Amino acid sequence: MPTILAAPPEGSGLKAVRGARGIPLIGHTVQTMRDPFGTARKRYERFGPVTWGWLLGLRTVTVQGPEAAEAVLVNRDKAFANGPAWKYFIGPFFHRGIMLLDFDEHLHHRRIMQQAFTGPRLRAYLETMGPGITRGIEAWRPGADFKVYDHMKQLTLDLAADVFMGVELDRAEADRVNGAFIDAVRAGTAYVRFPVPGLRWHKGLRARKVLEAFFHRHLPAKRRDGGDDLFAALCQAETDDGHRFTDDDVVNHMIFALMAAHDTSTITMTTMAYHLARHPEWQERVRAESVALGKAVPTFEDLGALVSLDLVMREALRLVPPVPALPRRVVKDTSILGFHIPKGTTVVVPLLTNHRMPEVWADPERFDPGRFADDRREDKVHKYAWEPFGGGAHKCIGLHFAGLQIKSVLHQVLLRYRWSVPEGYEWRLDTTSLPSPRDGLPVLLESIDADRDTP
Ligand code: HEM
Repeated sequence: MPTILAAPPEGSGLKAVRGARGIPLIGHTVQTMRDPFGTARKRYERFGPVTWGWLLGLRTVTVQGPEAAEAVLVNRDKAFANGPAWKYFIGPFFHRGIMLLDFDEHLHHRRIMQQAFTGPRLRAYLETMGPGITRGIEAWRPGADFKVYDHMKQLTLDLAADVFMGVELDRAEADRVNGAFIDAVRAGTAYVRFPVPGLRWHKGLRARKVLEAFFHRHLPAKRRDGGDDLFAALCQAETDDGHRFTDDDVVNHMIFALMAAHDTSTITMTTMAYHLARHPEWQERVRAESVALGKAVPTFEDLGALVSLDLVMREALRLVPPVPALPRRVVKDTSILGFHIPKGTTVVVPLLTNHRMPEVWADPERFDPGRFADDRREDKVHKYAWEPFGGGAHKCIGLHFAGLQIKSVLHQVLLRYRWSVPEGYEWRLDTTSLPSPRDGLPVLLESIDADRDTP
């Protein structure tokens, strides 16, 4: 039975948002998590771009399509707040991360944080990263059943230790910090949203404590000694009018930035590896560009020459945007595409399903990096058609860093290894948290040097 979210104010000319309520509080949570694509499609076909339903205990309006996404993300009349919306999912674990701040306070922190992502800083991060990538992938053991996701996750954490923290971690500490990040992120979509030992929420709270203690322990040395890493950059960042972060700010932003950088890049590189395994012609094409570059470790300028790799990265970010949905809380009555949205509602921009809308993309399920090539540019149909990094005031601050890291890693991997999956293999994505392959993406990894050594 369709129901309306709320009657629009009389004489406003606004329309009521329709939707299927489902079971109160639960609604279509389970269907949305298990089959986000099918569920979104049905809703769109039945109710159009702006619909409501219960999701994870909240009355939630889902906005599908680029026009609605733009209205929410650009947020012209400041009706949509990040803090209260994200807090519901990750607040206890990513307390006062910049993404959870709003309006003037957010802008103030963002201005300081921007100092850690300037051109010279990005070049320095890339330079630090090169040898770390070489070390990391040199240690990979070719063979069958090589789990790409697990290895990429390990690699991004190890790189984060160099580039973000600038501290040497022994294996045990690296594993402890890695484990804490995983627990903190997974806690966000727990069904049981209070601490029960052994369940996700409880593990997330414990993880937060581990991370806080870790960063506070290293902070005094970082303030004192500086360095080329993100941690040092946040300690030193200062706006023209002299504003700096407090110790607590630095710790909160480090925990958030590490989380924001770690899983997102892992998912993107894994998605690229998956499609390159299923499409060997693309794997050979991107490898040929890397070989043509003639350098094991690319510089900032070199990465611009990896044109096909860039197309593959964009397509991977379309098919599996690592942040699958962006929630907002409505802080004053407003409207989206002429629909009345009352204060207190949660609004969700579903990047994952928006990126597969047949109204926007030709044959959306198909891996087709050429759709981003200059002669096609399907994404140009609307500024918010391709939105893996979000938009508006909270648009990903690390997007350039992410591109540099992802391409540098893939470049080195392509030069050293070839990988494949059995004919007909299709991964199953776990969409109950950030999307990830249920089986870790097992591939046959072969060393390219071994090919050359074979007479
Ligand atoms: C492929 C990689 C990445 C993807 C897809 C991604 C995606 C996103 C998205 C969608 C948002 C917006 C959230 C919202 O509007 O509610 C965001 C925000 C953010 N991202 Fe990324 N991200 C990536 C990598 C990174 C990296 C490498 C860093 C850090 C070095 C980073 C740091 C941040 C921060 C600090 C924010 C919050 C910005 C703000 O609220 O002002 N991200 N990211």
